[in-house]
Amino acid sequence: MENSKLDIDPGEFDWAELEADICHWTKGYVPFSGILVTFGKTEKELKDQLKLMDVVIEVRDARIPLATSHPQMDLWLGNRKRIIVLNREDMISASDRNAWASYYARQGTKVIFANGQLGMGSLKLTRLAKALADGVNIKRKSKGLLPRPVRAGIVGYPNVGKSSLINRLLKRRMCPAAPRPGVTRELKWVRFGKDLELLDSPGIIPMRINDQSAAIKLAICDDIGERSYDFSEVAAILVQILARLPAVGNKALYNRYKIEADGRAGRNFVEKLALKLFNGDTHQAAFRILSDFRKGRFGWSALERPSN
Ligand SMILES: Nc1nc2c(ncn2[C@@H]2O[C@H](COP(=O)(O)OP(=O)(O)OP(=O)(O)O)[C@@H](O)[C@H]2O)c(=O)[nH]1
Repeated sequence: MENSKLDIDPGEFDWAELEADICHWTKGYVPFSGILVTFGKTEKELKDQLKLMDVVIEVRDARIPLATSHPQMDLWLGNRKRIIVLNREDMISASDRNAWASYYARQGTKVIFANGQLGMGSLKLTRLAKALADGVNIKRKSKGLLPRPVRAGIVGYPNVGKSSLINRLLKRRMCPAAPRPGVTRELKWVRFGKDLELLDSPGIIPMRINDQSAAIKLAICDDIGERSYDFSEVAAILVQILARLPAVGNKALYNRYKIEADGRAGRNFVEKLALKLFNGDTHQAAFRILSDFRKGRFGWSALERPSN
């Protein structure tokens, strides 16, 4: 199961309905206020960084491409060219990948799947950035302006793999890649190919303040700091999501923990696991479930699919 790329075809599974349920489960649930305020402060910083870029490489977590996107990003981008990178492609199934690839193809959006740890996708990304950069200089020429190195920059939510991708693109260790969110901070410009410059410090997209469903998914995927949320609450919702996912379901939960899940009582499930394995400590039980998901113990699966 651990290394499962065996796709159970989700068939007619209604992802929009699951999303509506996640919104319902998380309604009125405010476990993240501290971290939201902290991330909110970076909006001005992000806008200032975007002003420097011609080509914006927006990194998202392939398991949650919607929760790791910001509704105002289009507005902040203005006329800049954008490439979307769905990073952590190793953590989703082939059918998740196909679903997202065709969704973005239908929209005419340029998207690249990448693995920041192994460097997969970075060659393709470099080529695409160069192609878009050429476009920028063709436009400058038509306006009677001289060509100049085109500036590219990487932006994304905390911990989605921005630094890892920068390191891969520059083929050296330029800035720290760490498993903890919020590590990257300084600003540097680095030559990146003949006519390109890459901003070495990624822009951090501020979190969506009011979207609890997105916040829960970020916590599940370890994209926000562990100290900022209640493990038991987040793991309870994860259990409910996993029980519903076509590629996981009650059976995989039962096989792993020998506890029945009914798809609605996540909290109950966490408590049962706590009694069974951790002397009633729900925090430890919750941590076990979250880390099992993050390590692919239920098989690799996205938590979001496009609804059309
Ligand atoms: N499995 C997997 N892990 C990845 C991938 N890309 C990055 N990681 C890991 O994810 C963690 C975060 O990566 P970073 O590159 O530091 O992320 P970041 O977006 O720069 O993080 P901040 O500096 O906190 O904003 C590290 O432990 C990386 O090794 C990937 O494609 N697959």
